[in-house]
Amino acid sequence: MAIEFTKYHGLGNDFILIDNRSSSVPVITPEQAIKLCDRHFGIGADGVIFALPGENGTDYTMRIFNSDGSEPEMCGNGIRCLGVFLADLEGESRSKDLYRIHTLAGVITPQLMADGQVKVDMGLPKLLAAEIPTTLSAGDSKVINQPLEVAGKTWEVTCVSMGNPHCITFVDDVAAIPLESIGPQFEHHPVFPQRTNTEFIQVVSRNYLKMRVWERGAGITLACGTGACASLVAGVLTGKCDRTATVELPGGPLEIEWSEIDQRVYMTGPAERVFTGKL
Ligand SMILES: N[C@H](CCC[C@H](N)C(=O)O)C(=O)O
Repeated sequence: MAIEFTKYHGLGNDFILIDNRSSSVPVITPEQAIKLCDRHFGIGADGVIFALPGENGTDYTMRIFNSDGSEPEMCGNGIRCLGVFLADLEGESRSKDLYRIHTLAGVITPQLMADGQVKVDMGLPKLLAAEIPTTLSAGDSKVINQPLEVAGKTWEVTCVSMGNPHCITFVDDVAAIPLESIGPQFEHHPVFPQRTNTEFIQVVSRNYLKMRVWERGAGITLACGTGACASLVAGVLTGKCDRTATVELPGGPLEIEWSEIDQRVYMTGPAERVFTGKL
């Protein structure tokens, strides 16, 4: 049975999207996802995202496999792509511009804006050691400015969860970071029992951050939406930036706000369709 897919990307963080709203379409296995994400022997992507029927009153459910086959709790660029994918699938019968999506990180709501951008309520960041899968500091102390030994150097890291774990460190020059070699050492460090995404942030101004990322289960990507959100929160917690900032990723900019009113994080950015194909 041929399975249709559509390729989307959010600032170059690219995904294979599959319409699993009907139970007659099988959800592919993690092993199949690894093959499909391969950039030489498959379609090529950072992950596979499934549009499934909603749960507990949500419109839809999102599941995602990273390109290594692991299943993360959430994906920021990916849920913007899912919002556009759903609007494309609904076509003429589309009746809304905001979707309530059930995810392993809770209910996340992408909203399609008039200018073509997608604004997402990414929910509340988790800041306490008890909420972030790390052994960096016991108890409920916030995981801020903790020393972490990686590659023979002591880094000062701040950990934030957006449903998925992020380890953030601030550096003078992100371009100088040897991401290929130290990324995996952060990802697989024993203090992160569920591994971690790792973001390196250069503070250009209090409203402009430059970011590079080594993603859990995907490696170097051109953008990471949950990582940009977690990094802004880490910047505010450590006094390095304001609560609204542009986060510049290799793939382009995201606008991130950590609301003073409801403490939720809002992310605004693009999502582009590339092509549709058949497996
Ligand atoms: N690799 C991430 C999932 C994808 C997150 C990233 N692509 C984003 O845009 O948030 C993880 O394992 O938590």
